[in-house]
Amino acid sequence: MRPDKPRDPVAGPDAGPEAPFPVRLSGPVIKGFGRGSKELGIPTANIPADDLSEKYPNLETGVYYGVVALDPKSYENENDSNGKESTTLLPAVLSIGYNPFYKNTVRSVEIHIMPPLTSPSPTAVAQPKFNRLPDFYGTKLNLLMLGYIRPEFDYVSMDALVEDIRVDCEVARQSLLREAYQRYLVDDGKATEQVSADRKWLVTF
Ligand SMILES: Cc1cc2nc3c(=O)[nH]c(=O)nc-3n(C[C@H](O)[C@H](O)[C@H](O)COP(=O)(O)O)c2cc1C
Ligand SMILES: Nc1ncnc2c1ncn2[C@@H]1O[C@H](COP(=O)(O)OP(=O)(O)O)[C@@H](O)[C@H]1O
Ligand SMILES: [Mg+2]
Repeated sequence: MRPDKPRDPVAGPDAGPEAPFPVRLSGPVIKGFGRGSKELGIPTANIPADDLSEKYPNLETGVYYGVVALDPKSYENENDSNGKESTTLLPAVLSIGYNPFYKNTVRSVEIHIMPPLTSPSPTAVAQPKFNRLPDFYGTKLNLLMLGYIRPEFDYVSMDALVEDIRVDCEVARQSLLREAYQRYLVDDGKATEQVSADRKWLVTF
C-alpha cells in the first residue's frame, strides 16, 4: 500500500538526469488489458517489455518520467497539416511493472502522454481530465526515460490509484520544467553533445 506521507513535487536531481538515465526504450504501440481508458480514464500506450531484461537487467519496476516521440509516418499531429512529416516531442509519465492493483503476471510498459509543457496542466486540479489523443495503435514510439518517481503500489480503491497517477503527472511536469530536463523537449541552443544525440535518437524511426 502507498505510505501515508506527502509527496515530493519533483523527482531526480535539478542538475539533470543521473545514471542510469537517460534510458532509451522503443517499440510499436500494442494492445494492453483495455483498462487504462475504460476503467481509470487514463489512456496508456503500451509497448512490448520483452527486451527490457536483456537491455536493462537492473531497471527497477516503478513509475518514471521522460519524453516521447511518435513515428510521423503513421501518426499525424497538428504540425502535419501541410502534409509535411514532422515529429513532436511530448512529456510523458509511465509505469513499468506488474500493476499490483490488478495483479498482472507479466511485466508491462505503459506510457501516458501528457500535453505540451506550454499548455495548462489538466491534472493540476482535484477533478482532473487526463490527456486524450486520437488512437495510435501500431505506431512506433521512442521513449527517453529521464527519471524515477516512485515504486508501484497496491491501493485501497481505484480512486486512490487514479489520484496517485494524477500526482505523478504533476511531478513529471514539474520535474521536466527544470532547465536541465526541458532541453530534451525544446532546443534552447545550450544542449550538450549528449543531449543533442539523445534528441536525435528520439526523432529517428
Ligand atoms: C503514471 C502511472 C503510474 C501507475 N502506477 C501504478 C501503481 O502504482 N500500481 C498499479 O497497480 N498500477 C499503476 N499504473 C498502471 C495502471 O494500473 C494501468 O495503466 C492500467 O491498469 C491500464 O492498463 P492497460 O494499459 O493494460 O489497460 C500506473 C500507470 C501510470 C501511467
Ligand atoms: N495521452 C495518451 N497517452 C497514451 N495513449 C493514448 C493517449 N491518448 C490516446 N491514447 C491511445 O489510447 C491507447 C491506450 O488506451 P488504454 O485504455 O490504455 O488501452 P490498452 O489497454 O490497449 O493499452 C493507446 O494505445 C493510444 O492509442
Ligand atoms: Mg494501456
